[in-house]
Amino acid sequence: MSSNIWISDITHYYNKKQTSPTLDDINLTIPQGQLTALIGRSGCGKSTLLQMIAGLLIPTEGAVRISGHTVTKPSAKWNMMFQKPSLYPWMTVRENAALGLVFAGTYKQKKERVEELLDMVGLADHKDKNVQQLSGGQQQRVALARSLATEPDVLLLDEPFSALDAFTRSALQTEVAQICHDYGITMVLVTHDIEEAVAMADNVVIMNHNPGRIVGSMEVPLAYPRDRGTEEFGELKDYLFAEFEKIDQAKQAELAALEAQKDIQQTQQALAS
Ligand SMILES: Nc1ncnc2c1ncn2[C@@H]1O[C@H](COP(=O)(O)OP(=O)(O)OP(=O)(O)O)[C@@H](O)[C@H]1O
Repeated sequence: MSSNIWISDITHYYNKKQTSPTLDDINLTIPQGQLTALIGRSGCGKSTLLQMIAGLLIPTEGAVRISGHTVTKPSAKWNMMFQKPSLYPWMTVRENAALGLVFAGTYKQKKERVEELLDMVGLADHKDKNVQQLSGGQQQRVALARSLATEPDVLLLDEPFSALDAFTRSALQTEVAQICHDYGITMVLVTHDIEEAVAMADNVVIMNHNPGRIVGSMEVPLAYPRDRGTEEFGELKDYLFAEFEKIDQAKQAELAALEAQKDIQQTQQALAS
């Protein structure tokens, strides 16, 4: 079963000394069976929000609900994929891909699924190899197979392709977006990469930093698999880039004005003392 994700009124402080929150009043509905990308500058809180959806972090205020249930802890129903595939180096490809099922105690019943997934992600000839014998892209494919083996409702992707070469990255982007729609898995992708967002997402959410807020969004009404060479693709990418720059410039101006105000106050205090 697939799942809607509701993010309601989330505000988060990592510690009490913070003057402004890491996340401020985040409200977002992530539609089931679609891929939603979160983009924004480094430090705007994208990974923080993803960890909250995964149940790895509880917000100071507000809540995440998946299929109507408030997320309070991690679950096998929502898996996460990171930039580094975090595989066990002493195990084979098959053993690594099976891990989620082994932990769930269902590997015996679902053995075939691991074989099918490894075939699907192009590792049919590598199943008995030690994962250290694989390239970075192949290792990420093992992590993908492992994430899908437990048949999650939700897959959370934290810059999973950023360490890969351009060719492998592009191939995996296309495959994962296809898997999202073929299997009806709700996916949330954190990325810095505007092309990746347009290549993969049904919806792109733009976040701003200091404090982390949602400041824009865009639908990507292109069919899958997406052809990056089309005029429409280029236009959407340019539009998103322009939106991103506009928001960023406004933020820089706001921060500069705050700094100037602080300087004026300090000067006034110095003159008064
Ligand atoms: N465990 C933590 N304790 C304290 N502060 C944290 C912690 N994790 C993240 N932060 C701070 O919260 C802010 C948001 O971090 P987060 O990693 O969510 O941003 P991000 O948008 O994912 O950044 P990047 O794109 O660089 O990965 C940053 O200022 C970061 O330093």
